[in-house]
Amino acid sequence: MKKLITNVALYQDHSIKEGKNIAFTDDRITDFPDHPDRTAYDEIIDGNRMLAMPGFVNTHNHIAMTVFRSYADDMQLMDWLMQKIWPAEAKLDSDIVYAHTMLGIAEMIRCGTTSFADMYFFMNDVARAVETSGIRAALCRGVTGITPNAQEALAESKEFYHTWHKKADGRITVMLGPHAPYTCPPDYLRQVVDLAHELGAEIHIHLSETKGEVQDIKEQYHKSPIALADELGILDCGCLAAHCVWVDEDDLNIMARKHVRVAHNPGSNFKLAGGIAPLGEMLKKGITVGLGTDGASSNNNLDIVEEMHLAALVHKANTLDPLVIPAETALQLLTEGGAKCLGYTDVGKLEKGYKADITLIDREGLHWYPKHNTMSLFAYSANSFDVDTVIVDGKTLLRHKAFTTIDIEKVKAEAERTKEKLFSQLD
Ligand SMILES: N[C@@H](CCSC[C@H]1O[C@@H](n2cnc3c(=O)[nH]cnc32)[C@H](O)[C@@H]1O)C(=O)O
Ligand SMILES: [Zn+2]
Repeated sequence: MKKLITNVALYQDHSIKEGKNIAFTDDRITDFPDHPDRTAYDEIIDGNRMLAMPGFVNTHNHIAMTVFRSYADDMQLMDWLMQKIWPAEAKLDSDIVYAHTMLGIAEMIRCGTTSFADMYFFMNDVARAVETSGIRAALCRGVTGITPNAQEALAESKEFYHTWHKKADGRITVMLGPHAPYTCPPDYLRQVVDLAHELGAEIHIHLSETKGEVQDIKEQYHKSPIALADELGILDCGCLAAHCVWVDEDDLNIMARKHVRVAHNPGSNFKLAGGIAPLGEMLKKGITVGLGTDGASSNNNLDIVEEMHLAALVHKANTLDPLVIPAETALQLLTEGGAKCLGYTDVGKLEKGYKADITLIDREGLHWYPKHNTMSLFAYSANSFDVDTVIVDGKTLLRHKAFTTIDIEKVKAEAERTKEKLFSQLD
């Protein structure tokens, strides 16, 4: 299928160009023709009044945690996990996870997201939801070394890799997901590293999320979580590290040297009172960073445009430097930075040969006037409700805010049904 988006404002090469056309054949961008022959295309998508951005990337999620949205708020991370979330997660099943993954995927698509990284369990159900919805994802089975299912979870990870890596037309990639150094003792992390080498898989892990975690790990192992992960070989596998809030100069140097990619989750870090990650310092050192929502239970939505907005503002207040994250950097984090975090080499930019993962944003809202500077308008004034059209792998998943692959009323009903099933066991 040959498709053409016409007369659109195009974000490319660090600037926004008005009146452009984007041509793509099947899943890839082919051209930006100035005078396209409209008869040569199977479908024309009118881009008038729209901004075309590379699809947004959500680099850290536990997607089925939508089921716990507003269930356990206003708690410290460790209390939240140990008292509320982990006991409730013990009652999850494949039906609940599938339904709430679909809910999360729908919410993400509605917010302009074209790919996401997920760490959870019942991953075959997550992968099925990715496959049917048409979104792109880097998935991992989250594993912990302190639970009775530790070895079984590793075996499942391996099987999951063999079943789903590069499947769903290549939209699914599989990573390994050791949860964190405080739930995965060194011997267990070594096993994960061995498996990563055996499979050629990359690693997604939580590192240095809270001050308490860093203190505990330093007391136990006499080094920071980053230094510990480095010593155990985690950072040599290609590593996506969520949070990295409490990292010092030495940690940052290790992260830069080992090409650690950081999932920055400002909403989750604020809500769980984790702190503010040194994003400006990371970027100065050349560390790759993308944005993430984390699970809907610690955010409490999956709106990646809101995360961009938070990231663009908070570091200015925190460093008293209005230049620390300029508008263009915010856009980069949302798109190219995120795509690199997920290990993609042909996603994250609107360029010839890149995947046709495209988000069109309506620029007609009142908050888009007057039109001084489109990049600033997007970074500081826009919200996810402006997202009009979402294209992944060349296929339209959302058009004029309506889903094409998802029956949204059914998704809501299924979410409600399975939530009742879960919580009737917990109450
Ligand atoms: N060991 C579990 C699976 C772990 S999946 C990943 C885990 O990360 C948890 N999680 C969600 N958000 C955060 C966070 O911000 N920090 C640490 N853990 C989180 C989530 O609740 C889930 O338990 C099992 O096999 O049963
Ligand atoms: Zn997380």
